[in-house]
Amino acid sequence: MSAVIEGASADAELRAAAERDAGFLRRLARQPLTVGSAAVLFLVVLAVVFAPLLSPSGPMEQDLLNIYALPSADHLLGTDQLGRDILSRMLHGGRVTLLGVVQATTVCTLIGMTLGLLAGTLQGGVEVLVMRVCDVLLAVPGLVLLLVVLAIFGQNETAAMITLGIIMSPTLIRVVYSATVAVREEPYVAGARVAGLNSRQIIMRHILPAVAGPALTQISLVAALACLVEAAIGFLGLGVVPPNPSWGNMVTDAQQAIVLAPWMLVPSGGIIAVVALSLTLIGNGIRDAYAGRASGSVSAYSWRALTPVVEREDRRPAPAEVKGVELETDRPAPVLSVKRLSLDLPRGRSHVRIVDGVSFDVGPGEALGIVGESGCGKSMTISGVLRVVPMGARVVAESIGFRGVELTTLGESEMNAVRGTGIAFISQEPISSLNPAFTVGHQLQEAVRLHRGTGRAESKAVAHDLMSRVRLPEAEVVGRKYPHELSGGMAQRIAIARALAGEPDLLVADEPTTALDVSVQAEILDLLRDLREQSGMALILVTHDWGVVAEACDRAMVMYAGEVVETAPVRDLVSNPHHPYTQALLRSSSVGAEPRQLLPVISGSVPAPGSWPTGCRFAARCGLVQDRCLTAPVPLVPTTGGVSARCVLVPSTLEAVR
Ligand SMILES: Nc1ncnc2c1ncn2[C@@H]1O[C@H](COP(=O)(O)OP(=O)(O)OP(=O)(O)O)[C@@H](O)[C@H]1O
Repeated sequence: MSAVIEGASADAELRAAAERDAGFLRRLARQPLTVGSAAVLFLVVLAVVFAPLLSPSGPMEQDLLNIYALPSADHLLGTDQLGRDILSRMLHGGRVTLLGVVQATTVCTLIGMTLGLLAGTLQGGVEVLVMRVCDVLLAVPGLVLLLVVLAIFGQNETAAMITLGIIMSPTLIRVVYSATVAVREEPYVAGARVAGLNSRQIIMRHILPAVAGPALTQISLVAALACLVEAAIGFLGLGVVPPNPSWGNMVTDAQQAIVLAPWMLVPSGGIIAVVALSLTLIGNGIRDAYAGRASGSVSAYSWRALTPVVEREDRRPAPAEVKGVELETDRPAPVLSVKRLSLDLPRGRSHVRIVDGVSFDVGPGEALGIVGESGCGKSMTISGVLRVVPMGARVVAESIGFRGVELTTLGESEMNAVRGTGIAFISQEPISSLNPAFTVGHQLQEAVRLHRGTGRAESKAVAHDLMSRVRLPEAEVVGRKYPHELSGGMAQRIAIARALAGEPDLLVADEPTTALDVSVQAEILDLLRDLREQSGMALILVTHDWGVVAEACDRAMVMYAGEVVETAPVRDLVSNPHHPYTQALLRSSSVGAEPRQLLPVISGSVPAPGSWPTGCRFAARCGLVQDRCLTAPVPLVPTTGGVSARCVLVPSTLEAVR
């Protein structure tokens, strides 16, 4: 029986692997530079392999009456100092150079892949031994070793290239080892082990596909380097003995005739450059395709390419909205005012909507809670505002106003200035947001220096002050600690202190207490409330937890399937929720529940982006659903006292849709 289960899962795994590979090859094929480089390399290899057929004359055939000739119909690339045809010598010489490249690359690949995988998977003594061997090999001066080998083996190119392969293997071992270590800790690898796969199967199905990308990239760079080193050996006169040609000794010939016939350097130097460059570009292409990028063009690496498409939407409101989607009226000018923010993520060749026309305001010193089940788009709403979104995302908004500045019109550098100083962010995982390589004091001081332009001593004083503001005693001692030495609560305090370094007007906290135990959670909420009262900073708190909303927020916005379904002052929302989803969420939360009371769950699940229904998105899970809920989108309509809801059962909505 287990065999059947394993067979089925192995089939699925093979299919998934095949799809993964197909995706990788498709992305590779969509990179013009990589395809072009591969084509050039293929043609060079083909020409070199068929050198005896393609050469116009023998590589050592001399014509002393026609020396140093420029390119002509008889000699397409001219002749050298003995009147030998340069093209013929290049084709034959390429056999030596490319054979050397293959030898060095093969040796390096065999050693690098085998030892890297063994060290990464077997761990223990093998891991230590392999890493120490790497250290030793890296310490050996490669050029000296090559010269010794050439001296011992009488200018034997094969021995030299095998040695080169060994010298270059530690880098590949380390690349493969690091990729293996990263993947061996993944839960799915543990799952495969539990499912009964042996080490060989785990390596073949899970680890090898994960390390293939970085390894192939490194291997192509090794090949490029091998080409250059082989040429250098030939140039130094330590490789193939003249008059036999190699690309390296052809460069020597050209260098000796540099005054009489400068042209000679072009074909011999050019072919080496073309082959090395092609191999490097192929390596870059593999790296890009492996990372999921389709284009190998330079823009794929630039910071601009990470900038999402941000569009300002000009639209006339739909008739139902004319009756009022404006959420609040009699409040002071908001710090942040978001109008009809939508966010689309790429899926295949198109985009899928994740956040759909979300509008909200946050006033000075106000705390807004964004609540909803997992996958409703809470975090993506924040990502859209901050413009820190996955690659290829598209943000569309009628307006995102922050302190009177329209963020949709800002360029990336201006937006950088807003992030951190105007709007600060803290995440659920404070430790992972801190760099493990630096002390927390250093990181805090760096943030102070960056945002306030202060000198070393002043930054330190400000950092200590910030630590005392977030109630971290003994700033000097804590500042010397590394992130992993802190408890979750301390790390979150450091993250908050770092966020405060830019003296922001708005702090956005995405599930800031989820990873903390209950007493620390209460302390952090207490701290956030105090900081808000002291500085007048506004707060947006993304959370699943009504307890957190009740404790720390003035108003709450409930999201469902990418849209806002209700927004209201927290007290009103908790005591008198209008939307059936808010009611169900509150019923299923422990806020206000009796001890030992069994909490009801909301049956069903949130519809996935891309399959939202036309009418009310909560209809399929709503106990009060009616026919009219299903036919058309339901607008978000204000009732009274700053409450807005998106449900046909709310009287004002009923009026609006009538
Ligand atoms: N990087 C991503 N690539 C593709 N889809 C994503 C990505 N991040 C989020 N999504 C999808 O976007 C939708 C909204 O996600 P989001 O993280 O905003 O939800 P959330 O309400 O904050 O949930 P949670 O509380 O679990 O974080 C989900 O369906 C999620 O699967």
